[in-house]
This record gives sequence, structure tokens and C-alpha cells, in this order.
Amino acid sequence: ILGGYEARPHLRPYMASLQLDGQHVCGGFLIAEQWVLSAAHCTEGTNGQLFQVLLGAHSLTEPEPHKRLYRVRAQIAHPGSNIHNNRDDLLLLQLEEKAELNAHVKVLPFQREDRDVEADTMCEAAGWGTVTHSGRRPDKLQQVERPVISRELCNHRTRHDQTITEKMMCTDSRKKDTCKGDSGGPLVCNGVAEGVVTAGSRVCGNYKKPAIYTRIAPYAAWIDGVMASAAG
Ligand SMILES: NCc1cccc(Nc2n[nH]c3ncnc(Nc4cccc(O)c4)c23)c1
Repeated sequence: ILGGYEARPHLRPYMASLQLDGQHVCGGFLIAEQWVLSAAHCTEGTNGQLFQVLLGAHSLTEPEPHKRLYRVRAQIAHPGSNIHNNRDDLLLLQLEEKAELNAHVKVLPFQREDRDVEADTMCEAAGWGTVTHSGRRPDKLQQVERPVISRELCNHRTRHDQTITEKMMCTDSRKKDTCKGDSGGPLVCNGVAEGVVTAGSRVCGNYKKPAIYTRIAPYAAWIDGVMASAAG
């Protein structure tokens, strides 16, 4: 998160850190007791290695009550996701067991009504992604408020030039923005997860490249189907 600030500890008890060998790789969030939603692009370069999921954390390194690392039973990328574009950039992770819910570990409801969030709506992104252009990584969860911008503006020739589909949404990226390592985290508007951070052009903090999110509502049926049909 560029241009943001340290989140109030445990005010976002749905936040997950997807880790490999103890290193934060991507964000994610708890959508059900045994399921975390993130971004399919997060699996790039992991050559099929399964993530571990850290829940209940504020600091990535300090011991905290209710902080717990969960093993993953299955990682299911949306069948339409691929490395060449940002379409269908969603990843479902089934935890080895149901997460122990408490004040620091909670499920975040996601939007099921497929209707665009109005432009200028203030939403929040949070994550342990880089906090400087030089790539400094924070120890504590960061957050930033960003206004939604219209798909029309986001698709302008000088911005993302007609690549933003009706299954994506954008926020202004001037100075304050999501960045490397924030992919997979939720865009929360009025307390509901409306989008999932996708890297898009990978640029951070440049108003010419607004932040892009996969809208969740269009994928509600896919999410429900995967959760319903997964092993017991
Ligand atoms: N703001 C959109 C967004 C959301 C999520 C991730 C991303 N960026 C990135 N995702 N993956 C990446 N691998 C390498 N570099 C990256 N961005 C980068 C790194 C240093 C300086 C800088 O200005 C930008 C990214 C960008």
C-alpha cells in the first residue's frame, strides 16, 4: 500500500496473508470458515507450491494472540484466469480445517448484487504490500482509502484503454494506491467486499494507471459452486 497508514490492529479481522516459506506473497480474505478468496495471479512463479494462510495477524513477525498459520487443502484458480490478462483473476483457497473464528478472525461478506459501485464512492484497501516505490515491505497491516472511478474514465485511451470489462472496477491511484503484495486483498466499500485487488499494469501510485479490482458479484455463483462441491 503506497501513501496509506498502519491499520488499527485487528479492525480488519478478515485479512489473510498468503505466504510461501514464511514470506508474505499476497493478500486475501476470509469469505467462509474454511475459505479464503485471493487473486489467481498470486500463484505465478510458485510452480504449484501451496500457500500457507496467516489469519488473525496485524504484525507479520511479532507473536500475537489469535494469530495462526493455516495449511491449505486446495487452491482453485478461476478457469478463465491466465497470465496474459487480468480477466477472472480469482483464487479460492480451502483451508485444511475450519478457521477458529474470534474477535481477530472473522468472515467478510462479499457483494452478491451485480451492480456497479457508484463513482466517487470511498472504499478501503488494506494489505502488507510494498509501501515505497523502492519496494520496502511493512511488518504491520497498512490501509488506504480510495475513491471509485467510472469504468468510462478507467477505460480512457490515456488510462487502461478499453481493457476494463464489466467484471472489473477501478479506483483513483494518484499517490495513494495498492502495490506489489496487495494483490488478492479486498476492496471494501460500506463494509462489504466489492472487489479483489489485481496487479493490472503493476504500476503503483501513478494516476494514469488507476488500480484495478476484479468485481466479486459477477462470480458469486462460481464461488458458491466451488465451496459447495469441495471435499467435506
Ligand atoms: N496499483 C495496482 C497494483 C496492485 C497490485 C500490485 C501491483 N504491482 C505489482 N504486482 N506485482 C508486481 N511485481 C513487481 N513490481 C510491481 N509493482 C511495482 C514495484 C515497485 C515499484 C512500483 O512502482 C511498482 C508489482 C500494482
